[in-house]
Amino acid sequence: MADALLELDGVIAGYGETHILRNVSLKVAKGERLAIVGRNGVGKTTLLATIMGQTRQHAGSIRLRGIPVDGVQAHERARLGIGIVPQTRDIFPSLSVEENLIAGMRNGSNLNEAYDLFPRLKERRFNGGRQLSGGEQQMLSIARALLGRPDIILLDEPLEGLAPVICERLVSVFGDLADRGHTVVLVEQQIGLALRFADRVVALDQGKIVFEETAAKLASNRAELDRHIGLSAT
Ligand SMILES: Nc1ncnc2c1ncn2[C@@H]1O[C@H](COP(=O)(O)OP(=O)(O)OP(=O)(O)O)[C@@H](O)[C@H]1O
Repeated sequence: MADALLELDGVIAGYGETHILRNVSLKVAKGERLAIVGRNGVGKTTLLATIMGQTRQHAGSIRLRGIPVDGVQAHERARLGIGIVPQTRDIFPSLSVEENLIAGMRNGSNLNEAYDLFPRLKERRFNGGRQLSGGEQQMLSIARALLGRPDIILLDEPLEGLAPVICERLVSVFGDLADRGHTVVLVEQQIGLALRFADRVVALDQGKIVFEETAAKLASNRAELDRHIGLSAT
């Protein structure tokens, strides 16, 4: 891959002295749609958190546009162009939709970018964060991250617990984001949704990358992915 936007090389990382990621090497190209799959507890969240600078990195290197970011604090990585939508949905429940969005604005972004992407948020702009449905909260969390104008956006199981119709809508938004030049890394347990979105799928097991393949090849052979990670190919 000639023009990797993000590159991990031999990364060992975890919490305190504990090693969760074990020698992870991964390249993500500019504009790529990458899905990360794997069973519960294999280290998917830890991988995203490590890219964001939120874990302890014991070894290896992480480069953004070829420049090492090891040791760079999370808020500085955000400024450099890495955005994350954590599994916990990063919104302020006591603030309105619009106030949440304003808190995420940076680099000349404006509210209409969020409202164009999610018209539902415009309809609900004066509602408090805690009054939103799960799907609306997820839209708000994603929109907030996008208003930080990230080059690469890390999405941690954003579809978890959402109605199928909302999942489909969000998957289509993720595709639109990639079409507009964002690099999108999606952690997703539902293989069917991951394959619909991704160019490439990476499977983790026990903190290691155990499998890597293009989505086009996997679509005709999902059983192979299943064998590696033991997830049902739904
Ligand atoms: N803050 C933390 N401190 C210590 N250990 C942690 C912390 N967060 C996660 N772990 C441990 O790291 C391992 C990997 O967890 P992680 O959340 O990265 O997995 P995951 O693949 O994202 O799982 P899930 O699909 O359930 O979210 C687990 O053993 C977990 O207990």
